[in-house]
This record gives sequence, structure tokens and C-alpha cells, in this order.
Amino acid sequence: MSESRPMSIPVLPWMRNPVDVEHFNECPLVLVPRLDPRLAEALQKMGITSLFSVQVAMWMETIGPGAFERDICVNSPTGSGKTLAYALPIVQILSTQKIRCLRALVVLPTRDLALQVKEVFDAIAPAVGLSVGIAVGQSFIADEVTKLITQPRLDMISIFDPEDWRQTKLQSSVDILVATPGRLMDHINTTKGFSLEHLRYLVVDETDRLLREAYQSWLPAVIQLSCSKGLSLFKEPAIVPSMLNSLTTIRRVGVERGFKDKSYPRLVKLMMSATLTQDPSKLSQLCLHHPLLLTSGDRRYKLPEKLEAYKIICESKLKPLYLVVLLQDLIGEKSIVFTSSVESTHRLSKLLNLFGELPCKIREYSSFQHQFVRSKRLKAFREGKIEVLIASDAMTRGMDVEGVKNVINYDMPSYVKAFVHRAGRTARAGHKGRCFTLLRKDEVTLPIYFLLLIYIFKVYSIYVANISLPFYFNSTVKYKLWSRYRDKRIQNESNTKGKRKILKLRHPIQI
Ligand SMILES: Nc1ncnc2c1ncn2[C@@H]1O[C@H](COP(=O)(O)OP(=O)(O)OP(=O)(O)O)[C@@H](O)[C@H]1O
Repeated sequence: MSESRPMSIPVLPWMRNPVDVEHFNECPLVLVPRLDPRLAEALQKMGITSLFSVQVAMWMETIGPGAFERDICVNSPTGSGKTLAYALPIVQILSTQKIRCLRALVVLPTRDLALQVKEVFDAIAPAVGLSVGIAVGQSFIADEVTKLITQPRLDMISIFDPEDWRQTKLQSSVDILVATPGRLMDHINTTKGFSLEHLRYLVVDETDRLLREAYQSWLPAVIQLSCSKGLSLFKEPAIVPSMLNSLTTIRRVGVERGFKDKSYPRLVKLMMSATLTQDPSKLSQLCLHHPLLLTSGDRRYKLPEKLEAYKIICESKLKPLYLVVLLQDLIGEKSIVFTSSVESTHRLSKLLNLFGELPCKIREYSSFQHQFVRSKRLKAFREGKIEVLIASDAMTRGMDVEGVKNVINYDMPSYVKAFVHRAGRTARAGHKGRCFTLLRKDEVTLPIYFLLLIYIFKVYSIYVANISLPFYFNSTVKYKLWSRYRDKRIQNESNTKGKRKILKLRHPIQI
């Protein structure tokens, strides 16, 4: 898809020698060393028969010789299986200690994403006797408290003594908690018995987005509350070389320069994103210990292997018509149409439904709707009852919907990251997918001085978190001619009802 280019932007020292997960081949479950048979069975029930590269690499750095010694940052493409890459080793290692208390916390930016990740944990954790909880906004906190904290049992005849109640140490009834930052802080500040003192693993999924958005400083609170001085409640099982059998790790085992004799914090941090930030000021908030970076290939952002990217050049005022023609051609396939804002999502959805000629169900998915409506629409989209979702960027990062064949950028994303996450809603888990981007002429050919400016900025800047899409698009994303559209013409016909006005294009649609 894109030629490889060495990282030319100065980055933190530990980011300069990443482990390339592409060194690890996909590994059948039967060959995954030390995988708990009960987990293997649970994975097979999910239809999973082998682990992807990033999952194998994570396994080596956690269950293998890496032995969770270091904090791990994963920057691997969308749809490459990052969720299971962290969920599997955490569930396996927690299952080796028979004790019920909150030991793993997974934080995600949105409620829908948290619900999606909880489903993955629910599919594997119970198989090894672990309990998973959820803490997300827009649901009753009281309901969550009853599920997260073991309330002392008061039998019918005992006389209730408030002193007794206070003496009874409220216990966590979950081992793993999946949460959004806002609701997590609610529990930290108000829920009796909610404690992070035994926390061992902190996963920050969609790290760059979470670090960009300030949420009542949840991160320092979690790090501070979980680093209790006391000895850890439980010791990790010592790993003797014989247990490692075929487990290998790309990097040298053992502590590298600068970390000798440093005590290992109990809290292991796992950072996951397809567009991991390189901003030192943001990464410093994580207080990473001896961090290891896992990437895929040597490009900063990588699109899924089987993604086909197309651009359609058209005038702004004709965009709705081009979109209609495109959707007519993609009938029967699940598509997500992205716009640049919640308002334009709302307008475009209204317009397409007013048009009424498209034989497919089109719905809006944005923060204009209440969470309940959004969850219902997402469920209908997963089930195929809705074929086209008109969405804004905020709603879809990380969203994993099986069978999405097409992503259409109705408005050009302003940053490469947005393009990567939008396009990443398709071509997931090694499947094929297509990404169409409607561009105006001026959005395609950047004035030469602007290209020069970007180049200079890239060469001398400390880090270029977001370069503008046209430059990236033209210089790296290869696109193919969408032949079916090359000689497509839209006839100029307006019917009496005025419902439909199709303009004749002065020239065939150029791609
Ligand atoms: N080993 C596997 N074998 C088959 N399918 C898998 C495997 N691991 C994950 N998947 C599937 O791949 C899809 C993408 O997984 P996941 O959502 O974890 O990707 P991701 O890297 O987190 O993507 P994003 O960056 O968009 O969040 C999911 O539908 C998941 O069920």
C-alpha cells in the first residue's frame, strides 16, 4: 500500500528501537506456548483458530521471557487485533492467582468502545473463573456499584449494627474493570469499597485520543492510587527457563541500561493505538517504566494490508449526487459515510433520506442522538438491518463492526490520524475493504509552496503529529482507478415533482 520510509522524526530514545511485530508469524492456537487450554477453548468458541502477529508479539513480551517486566506501547494498524493482544495475557496471568479483587483496569474513550471491549473479556475471562465489570457513563451508577462491590450479606434475623457494617471490608467483586474516564473517577471519588490498591495492569486503549482529551486527570489519580507501598498481595509465579520452551523475544531479555536495580513498579501499563502519539509531553503523563514499543513495519501509520483506497474528484455542490451514485453502486454492502462534523452528519442523513430513491436503510450515528438511540442503531448496523451509517469522527474510532465493506469520506478528514481511523473501520482482521474519498480539485493538488512548507516542517519539526491528508494521500496512499465510474455519466433529467434533479456532468467522473 505505501512504500516504507524510515522514521525521519526525532522521537524518544525508547521509541527508536521498536520491535516489529511483522517478525512474528500468525500462530495456530495449538502452538501458542503456555496458553491455558480453557482459554484456547474459549477462543475457538469465538471462531478464533490462530493468533495474529501483534497478539503473538504481545504474548512473548508478557507471558513469555518478557514476563510483563516492561510497560508496552503498541502502534499497530486498525483491525490487527490489539484488543485480544492485551486481553489474553492479562486474563491468563490473573487466572494463576485465585483471589478476587480488582487487578486489571482497561480505560477507553467512549461508552460504545468500552462495551465492545467488555464483550471480548466476557468471552474469555469466565472460562478461567475471572469476573469482569463495566463502568461507563449514561447508565445508573448505583447498578454498577452493586455489580462491582460485594455488599456484606445481612441475614434476616441479625440486628443491623452500623459499626459492624463499617468493619466489614467491602470487597471488589470483579477482577477486571472496563471503564470510561469520567465514570471511573466517579467510582474513585464516591464508591465505598472501590479500591485500586491491588491493581496490577492498566490498559489505555486508543491512547492518543485519551491523552489528548482531559478527563478530570484520571491518569495521575489511577497511577497514584495503585502504587501502594505495601508488598503486592500476590507474587507472580517465577518463570523458570524450562517453562518458556519455544517462547522467544526479539529484544534482549533482562533489564537494559538505565533501569538496573530500579524496582519494578507493580503496575504494568499497556498503551494501545493505531496512531500512537510520539509527543514526549503526552507520553510523560504515563510514567512509563522501561517501555517497549511494538510497531508494524517502519512507517509511522500503516493502513490495513487489504484496504483499497480510491479518490473521487468532484465539485462541492455535486457531492451529494456523487455520493448517491456511489451508494447505488454499493447497494447490498455495509458502508460507513464520514462527514467533518455532527451538523453535517445530521444534514447529509436528512438529505439522503429525503432523496428516498436509495433502496437501503440509511441512519445517522452521532452525538446528536441519545446514547440509547446510538447503541440501538449500532446494534441494527451490526445485524445488517441498517446498511449505511452516516457518522462523525468522534463516534467511530475503534468501532469494530463485522462486514463493513466500504468507508466513504464525504468530507476529507483534516488529519492523517482521522483518515487512518476512518479507513480502519473496514479491511479488519485481514478481510478486504475499500475506502473512497470525495475530494475537490483544490484538495487534491496542493500548491507547490504548501508541499515545500510541509516538507520543511517535517524535516525540522520535533514531531509531526498530524500532517495534512492531501500530502499524505498523494505521496503515500496509492489509489487505483475505480473503473466502473470512469465513464459513468449522470444524465441531466429533472422530473416534474422536482424530487430528483440529476445534473449532467461536464466531464466523466475523474478518479
Ligand atoms: N486471532 C484472531 N483471529 C481472527 N479474528 C481476530 C483475531 N483477533 C482479533 N480478531 C478480530 O479482528 C477484529 C478486529 O480486532 P480489534 O478490534 O481488536 O482490532 P484493533 O487493532 O483493536 O482495531 P482498532 O485499532 O480499530 O481498535 C475483531 O472483529 C476481532 O474479533
